[in-house]
Amino acid sequence: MFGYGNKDATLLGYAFLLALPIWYLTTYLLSPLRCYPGPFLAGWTNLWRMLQVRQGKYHVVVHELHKKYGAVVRIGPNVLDLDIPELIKTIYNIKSEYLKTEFYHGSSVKDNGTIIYNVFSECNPKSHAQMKRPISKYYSLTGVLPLESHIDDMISYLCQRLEENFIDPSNPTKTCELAEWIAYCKLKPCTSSFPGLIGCPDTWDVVGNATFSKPIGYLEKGCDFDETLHIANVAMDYFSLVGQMPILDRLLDKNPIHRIGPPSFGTVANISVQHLIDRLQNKDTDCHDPNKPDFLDKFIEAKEKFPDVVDDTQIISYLLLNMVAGADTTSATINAALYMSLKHPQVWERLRTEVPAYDHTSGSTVVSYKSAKQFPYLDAVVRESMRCHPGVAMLLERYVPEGGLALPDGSLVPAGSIVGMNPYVVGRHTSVWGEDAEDFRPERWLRDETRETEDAFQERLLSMNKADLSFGGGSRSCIGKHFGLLEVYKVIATLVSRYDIKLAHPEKDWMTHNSFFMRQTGIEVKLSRRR
Ligand code: HEM
Repeated sequence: MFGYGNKDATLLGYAFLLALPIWYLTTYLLSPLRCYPGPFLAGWTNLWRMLQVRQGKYHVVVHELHKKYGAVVRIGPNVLDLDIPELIKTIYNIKSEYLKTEFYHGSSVKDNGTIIYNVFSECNPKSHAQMKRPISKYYSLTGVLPLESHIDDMISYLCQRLEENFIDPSNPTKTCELAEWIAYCKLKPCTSSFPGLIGCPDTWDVVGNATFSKPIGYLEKGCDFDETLHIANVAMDYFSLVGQMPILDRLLDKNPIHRIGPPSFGTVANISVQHLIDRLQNKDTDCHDPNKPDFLDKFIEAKEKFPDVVDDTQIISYLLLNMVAGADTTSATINAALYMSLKHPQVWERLRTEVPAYDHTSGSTVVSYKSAKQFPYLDAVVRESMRCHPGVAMLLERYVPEGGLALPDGSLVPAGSIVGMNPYVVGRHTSVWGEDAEDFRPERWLRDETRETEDAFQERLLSMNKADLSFGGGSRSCIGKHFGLLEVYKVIATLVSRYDIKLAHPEKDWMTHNSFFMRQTGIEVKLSRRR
């Protein structure tokens, strides 16, 4: 009897092994996306995409593929990467017709067997709108401006720490790894017990201060003291990787029997839970001033106004998202703007001419947002940096709805296929940005008064704005755009006004790693006070 059983199992095994390639071959041959060009392996399996993401250079690879194959590249059996700016308003529209894919589910957490989606990961448009409505107004420009003093406290402290460490007499010639202090960085754990990594003291502390009226403490400690940044990075690596094959997330993180891994955003979640408990029990009066409201105050207000939608779990989800989505994207932007300007000395010089030197009698260390926004060249530098080095540089994937998607070449991508664009790739589209699209040239955002009429400039600006995906688009565009930019403009204006900054090794390039959010390291500079 056992003999027959073994034989049956063996036969079944052979049948499976035979069926698998037949199934693969049939799906490959019958796929309606077969007519689109792309790497051979990508047509067969999403493992190709995973491999590229793992290397951290996914955006560069895909950009090269577009140069080779044109506007449409098949990067997965059911996935097309498009470089067609005129389709942005179709795919990323406010009617939510093109739904987010399961790629985004990887950023959800599982609690007591239930998967809890957040504003970023929820794909159902109705649930998403319901979740977002109670907090939308707190992220508008008028909603975030009252948070400016929270940001000021941290930028002021950043300046103090930079001066103590790199400018004051005991350390006049010390090299500063700028990315380590300001933007995405290689902040080491205090114990140095593991190499590498991780996070960005300024932007994490800024977002912490604006969210709970308390920085997490990275600027003060100068290291990843609780390893939160390291874990958050591993979690981001995981998210970007398994998102290419979402079934893996079901097996690893959301496994119904036993969670296998990886480290989740648990420590960031714990920080959020603790702050909520302290606030509700009035235990954070040492740092929280009711006259200086923060995001947590607003979320508690949202709970009172929308009790059907917002409970304590939802508040934790809002808090967590602020930390996870708000810190690294902002640091990547600040980093890119500073590095690209320093790499192009004429750009740095023009910024210095525009932003006056810090006035010691002004009484304020930090440039106000109102003043920073009045510097047109600074604005051009920020926009150009986001075009060339967007904080998010991966495919913003969406499902094609009923009726399909008509492409400019006359073909129809069928419903159910995955399509999308990558801000890094679209940001280099020559028909919008010109033949010098690969160059960093902030002047493209300004009117060329010798050769361009105001009307012609406005037309060009409109076309650039329409093709700008650096904050996504439509109903799923970035909720934190105003908050992020508030910090970006203020940090850059303040640093330019206070310091002379030079690259320590102008010939050396920075290093970047794409994990959905862009990470940069290797921006070593010499700092001195600006005279
Ligand atoms: C300069 C800084 C930032 C950049 C470059 C950036 C970029 C982006 C991009 C490209 C998306 C769209 C992603 C997609 O469609 O797949 C997005 C969405 C999002 N961002 Fe940001 N972001 C920044 C700052 C922030 C901040 C400060 C917060 C929170 C405080 C935030 C929270 C979010 C959330 C919640 C979403 C999902 C929105 C939705 O699906 O409805 N972001 N961001």
